[in-house]
Amino acid sequence: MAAVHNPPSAPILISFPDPDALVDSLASFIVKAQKDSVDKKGRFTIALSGGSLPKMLRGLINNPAVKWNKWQVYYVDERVVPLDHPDSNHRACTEHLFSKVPIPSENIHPLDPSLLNDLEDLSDSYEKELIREFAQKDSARFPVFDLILLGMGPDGHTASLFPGHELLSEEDRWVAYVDDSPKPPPKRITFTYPVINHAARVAFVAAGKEKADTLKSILDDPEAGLPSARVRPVFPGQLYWFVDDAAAEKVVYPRTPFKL
Ligand SMILES: O=C1O[C@H](COP(=O)(O)O)[C@@H](O)[C@H](O)[C@H]1O
Repeated sequence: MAAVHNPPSAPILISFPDPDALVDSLASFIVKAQKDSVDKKGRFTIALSGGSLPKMLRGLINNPAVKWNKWQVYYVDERVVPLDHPDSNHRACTEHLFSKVPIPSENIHPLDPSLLNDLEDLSDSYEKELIREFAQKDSARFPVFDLILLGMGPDGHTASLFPGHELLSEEDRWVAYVDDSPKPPPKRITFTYPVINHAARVAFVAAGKEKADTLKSILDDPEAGLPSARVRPVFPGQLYWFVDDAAAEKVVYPRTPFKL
């Protein structure tokens, strides 16, 4: 009998009146994902984006429900710059979150700063970090993050997967590099779709009216194929959109009330 493949679940769109309301619910959502994972396997694997996301994680600061010593934090994408450079996603996450919470530094996995001059070695070494966390890489196996948090650029990019780029069709590598990012800086490493789409939960976070047209395209016209619309976690993974009403103002796709 032929194997039955369940189709991806429909994305869940949750819209909040303003970014502060979004921040609190996002923190509750992350804590719930953490609890489910820690109860099951004693560990919580999460991947973070840069851009506007790190600031939106402020609801985790001084939150007694967060078990920081259980977190293993990776970066969905990283700009190829020193770790203390203003463009670094690791620096942004450190400034907005990690410097304010008791997370052990060994639980955070930035890129290897000694490899900044060799993009291929850099992305291979980050892929090896994932292999260490999630076991051997083989053609049948992909890492399953407990939670991946994504942003969406006004051009529809997510991670460092940009419209029209050849990496949109990458099916094998877990981590890849770009040296021609249309958004500076040009050199970056990024998770590929096989990693993003095998997570247990993926949540986009997007706020502001400058994202309204793009969000409409992604949710109401996914066939247009913007990079963020290609995020469709395989069953039983679930995709969430945490947005504010300004970003969602043009979207017809149905909203779901927030509940844990
Ligand atoms: O360059 C990047 O952009 C995206 C989106 O950023 P945002 O500021 O529009 O939220 C971000 O998710 C990614 O990590 C980053 O490298």
